[in-house]
Amino acid sequence: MFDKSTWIRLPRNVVVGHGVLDRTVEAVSELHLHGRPLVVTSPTPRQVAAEQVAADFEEAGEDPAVVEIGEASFESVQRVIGAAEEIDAGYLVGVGGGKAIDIAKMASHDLGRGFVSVPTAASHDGIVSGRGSVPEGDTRHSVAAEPPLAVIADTEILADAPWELTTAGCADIISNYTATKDWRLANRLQNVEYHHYAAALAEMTAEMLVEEADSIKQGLEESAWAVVKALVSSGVAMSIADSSRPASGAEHLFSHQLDRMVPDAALHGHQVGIGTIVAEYLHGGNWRGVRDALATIGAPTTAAELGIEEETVVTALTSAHEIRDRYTILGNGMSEAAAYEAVETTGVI
Ligand SMILES: NC(=O)C1=CN([C@@H]2O[C@H](COP(=O)(O)OP(=O)(O)OC[C@H]3O[C@@H](n4cnc5c(N)ncnc54)[C@H](OP(=O)(O)O)[C@@H]3O)[C@@H](O)[C@H]2O)C=CC1
Ligand SMILES: O=C(CO)COP(=O)(O)O
Ligand SMILES: [Zn+2]
Repeated sequence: MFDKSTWIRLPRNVVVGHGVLDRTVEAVSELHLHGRPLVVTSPTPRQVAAEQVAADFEEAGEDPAVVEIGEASFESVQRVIGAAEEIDAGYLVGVGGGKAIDIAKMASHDLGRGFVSVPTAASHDGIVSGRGSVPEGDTRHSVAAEPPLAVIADTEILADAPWELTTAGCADIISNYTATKDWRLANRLQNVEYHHYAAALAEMTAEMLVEEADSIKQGLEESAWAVVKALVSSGVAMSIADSSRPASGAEHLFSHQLDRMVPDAALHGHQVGIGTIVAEYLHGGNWRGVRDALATIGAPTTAAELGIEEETVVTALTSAHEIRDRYTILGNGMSEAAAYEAVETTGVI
């Protein structure tokens, strides 16, 4: 008997363009959601967009509430769940960077309520994915979360955000090269389930972005448009796979380990970019091509540009395999000598 089944959860409305923040209420009303909206945000995105979104819901007679979170943690998820229960929220609207969106989608999943994603930065590919990423103690969890019913990405806001947020988003996409290589390796060595479509989409997204790298420039709204479309596509790959595997391999383990060792030292995407250079080198691939693409976009390619000590980078590389049960090119761990060899050869230090 044929007994395979798949259930892919994708957004219904993806609205991308200049000034579309104003159309958030309209995009949500199309979804036939009921009850009060709870807007989940963080300090800067609150000023940039969330207050406006809440005011628009108010004007439409939807009686919204706003909750502000500080960090990506399970405590923040619990606080948002509490706030939603208090007002008996009908659905959650995450407005912000990766942190606010992750917390909102995880809380939505727990509450069994709809989730709407309103990114204020083109900095990460969690805008669409049905995964949440949070640290807990010495480990980093990739947990099931509510994929968005709608995504409203206002390119005016994304283009106005600090440029390094966009270069971080580019690097998060470029990491799909090594994430998919790690996925295939894990499939061959460990029989980890592999989805050809999801991997092909993730890789094609990275390839298209690298081909366009020369035209991704600060101050151009078209660049924000190109990057956010790629981030959406990468998130769809994760949704198809029902796993972050298409977009997260050894380079992400390295970044998560840096988050533990030196919290908030650098942006997620920038750390991931450095991890991609090293992981591509370990795979025997075209690490110079990865490095050059990152440099063209203006993303860091060295530990110094990340603002992280060389020794910290090496320690993160030697211990990254411990952070999660995910087989990658790091195998059972790099020796310190091998880590130094890799970062020196690739010019990371
Ligand atoms: N679930 C998934 O599939 C994925 C999840 N992630 C997660 O996302 C997070 C990384 O996302 P990232 O966006 O880099 O992190 P943050 O959400 O921390 O945002 C980075 C910084 O940008 C600020 N910011 C956001 N929007 C604007 C704006 N328009 N103008 C000025 N500043 C702005 C934030 O302000 P403030 O400090 O006020 O919030 C914050 O200081 C990580 O936790 C990562 O694990 C990443 C990829 C995929
Ligand atoms: O950041 C991600 C993809 O870009 C996914 O996060 P995880 O590595 O926690 O699964
Ligand atoms: Zn990422």
